[in-house]
Amino acid sequence: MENQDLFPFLLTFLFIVIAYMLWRKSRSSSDNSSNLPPGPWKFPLIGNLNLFVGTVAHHRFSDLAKKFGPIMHLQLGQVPYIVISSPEAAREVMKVNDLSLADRPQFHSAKFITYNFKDIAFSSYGDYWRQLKKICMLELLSQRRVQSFRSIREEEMRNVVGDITSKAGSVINLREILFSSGLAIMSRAAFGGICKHREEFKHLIPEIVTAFGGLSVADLFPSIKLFQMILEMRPKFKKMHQKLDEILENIIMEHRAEKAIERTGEAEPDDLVYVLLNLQDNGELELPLTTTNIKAIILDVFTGGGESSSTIIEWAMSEMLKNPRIMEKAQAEVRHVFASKGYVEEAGIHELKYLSLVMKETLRFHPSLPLLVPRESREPVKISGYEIPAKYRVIVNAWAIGRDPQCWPEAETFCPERFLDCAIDYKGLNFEFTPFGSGRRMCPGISFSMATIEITLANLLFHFDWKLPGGKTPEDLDMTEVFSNVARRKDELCLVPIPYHPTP
Ligand code: HEM
Repeated sequence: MENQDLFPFLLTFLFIVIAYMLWRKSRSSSDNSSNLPPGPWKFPLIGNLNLFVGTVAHHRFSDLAKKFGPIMHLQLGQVPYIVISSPEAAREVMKVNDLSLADRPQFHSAKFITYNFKDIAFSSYGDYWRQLKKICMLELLSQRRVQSFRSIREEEMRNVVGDITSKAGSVINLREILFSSGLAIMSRAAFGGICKHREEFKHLIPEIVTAFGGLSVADLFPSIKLFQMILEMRPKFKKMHQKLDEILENIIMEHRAEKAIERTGEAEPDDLVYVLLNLQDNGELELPLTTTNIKAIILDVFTGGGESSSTIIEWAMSEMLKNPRIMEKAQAEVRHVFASKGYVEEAGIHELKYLSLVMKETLRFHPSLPLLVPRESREPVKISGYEIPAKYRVIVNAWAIGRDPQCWPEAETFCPERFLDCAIDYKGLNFEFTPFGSGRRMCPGISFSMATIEITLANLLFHFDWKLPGGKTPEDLDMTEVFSNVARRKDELCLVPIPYHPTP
C-alpha cells in the first residue's frame, strides 16, 4: 500500500480505537453507582447529546422529565448530568444536600475568562469563595448599599426617558436601551463612574455568559485534550479573553490613579473597586487579594448584573404587550401613584403593588437563567433515594418547575394576579419558585436587580404608551425563546413609544 493510502486507514483505525476506549471509560464510570436515577438510553461516545440538536435545552429537559421523572440521569458527551424538575427534588439539592452540592463544575471554557476560577460564581466552595461573596454583599449588594444607589438609578432613568422621548413615534430597539442602562447603573454603582468600555462590554457579555454554560465540545468531552487546545486556539475565544483582560486592567489602573491623588478633607470614593484595592493594600484579609482576583470579581459584577435584569424587563414588557389588560392595569397604577409628581421617584415605588406582581410572574414564566448555574457534587450524595456519585453535574430546571401544573394552576398563562395574597416569594425558601437559586450558592444580586427592574418598568409605563411596529397586533408578537445559558427573546423587542403627558 502506498503511504497516502495507508494514512486514511490508520486515521480511521485510530478513531475507532479512541472511540472504543472512551466508550468503555464512560460506561465504567457511569456504572460505578448501581442506583442512579432513570434516564434515556445513552449512545456510546455522545451519550444523550443527540436529543439536544436544534432544541432549547430547558424545554428538552422538561419534556424528558415528563417521561423519566423529576430526577433524571443523562449523559452529555462524556459528562454525567443529574437534572432536577420538581420542587421536592430541588429542595433536596439546594437545602437538604446544599453543602455536598456546593461546588461548581470547572468548565474549561470558563477557566480562562475567570482567571482560573478566581471569581465568585465559579470558585469552589471554601474560604476564598466565602470571603469574596461577603465583600461583594457588604460593599455592593446589601439592601443598605442598594438603597444608597437610588440617585444613580433615578438619574439613569431620566437619561433613558429623555432618550426614548427624543425618538417618539419611531421604532426603537428596547433591548439595546435596557442593556445599556442596566450596565450604566451597575458600572456607576460598582466602579464609581460610567464605564467608558461599556460598548465593548455590551458585545462581550453575551459571549462570556454563553461560555459559562459549559456546553462547548471541550466541556462535554473533558478527557479529549485536543478539544481544549482547539478551544484555546480559536481566534474568537483568544480575542474575547484579551479584550476582557484589557478592559478589566484599565478599570483597575484608573482606580489606582484616582487612589494616588492626595485628598484634603475630601471623602475618598467608596465604590467596590476602590474598596477592593484598599483591602489589597492594607493586607487585612485572611486570604490576600491579588490584582487577578480583583479582575475576576469585577467580571462577575458585569456578567451577573449585565444581562439578566434587562432580559427580565424585556420579557415583562413583551408579556404586557401580549396581554393589553395587564399593561393597562399596570399603567393605571403607576400613573395614579405618581400623578401629582409628574415623574417616577423611588420614594413612592413601594406603592406599586400590581407592578410587583407583574415582576414576580415574569420571573416565574421567564427566569433569565432557566437552569440556574450548574452545581457539582463534592462527595457521593443521596437525592430522593438515588445515589449520586461525587463529581456529577447537577442542574435544577427552574423554568420547568415554574411551569409545573401541579404547583401552578393554569401554569402556561401569564397571570400576575396568581401572586395576590400568596406567600410564595423568590428569596430561596419556596422551591417551586427559584429564579435566583437557593442555598449557599444563591444569587447575591437580588436586591440590586429587583430595584433596577422595578424603577425601569415604572418609568417605561409612566412616560409612554407602547405600540408594535408595522401595525402589528399583540397576537402577532412572536414570543419565541432562545437559550445560551440566559433565556432571551429570539427577536429583540422593537417598539414605537408614544409619550404620555399626565393632565395637571
Ligand atoms: C434578574 C437578575 C438576576 C438573576 C435572575 C440572577 C440569577 C442567578 C442565579 C439563578 C444564580 C445561581 C444560583 C444558584 O446556583 O443557586 C446566580 C448566581 C450569581 N449571581 Fe445572579 N442573578 C441576577 C442578577 C445578579 C446581579 C445584579 C449580580 C451582581 C452584581 C449577580 C451576581 C451573581 C453571582 C456572583 C452569582 C454566583 C453566586 C455563587 O456562586 O455563590 N446576579 N444568579
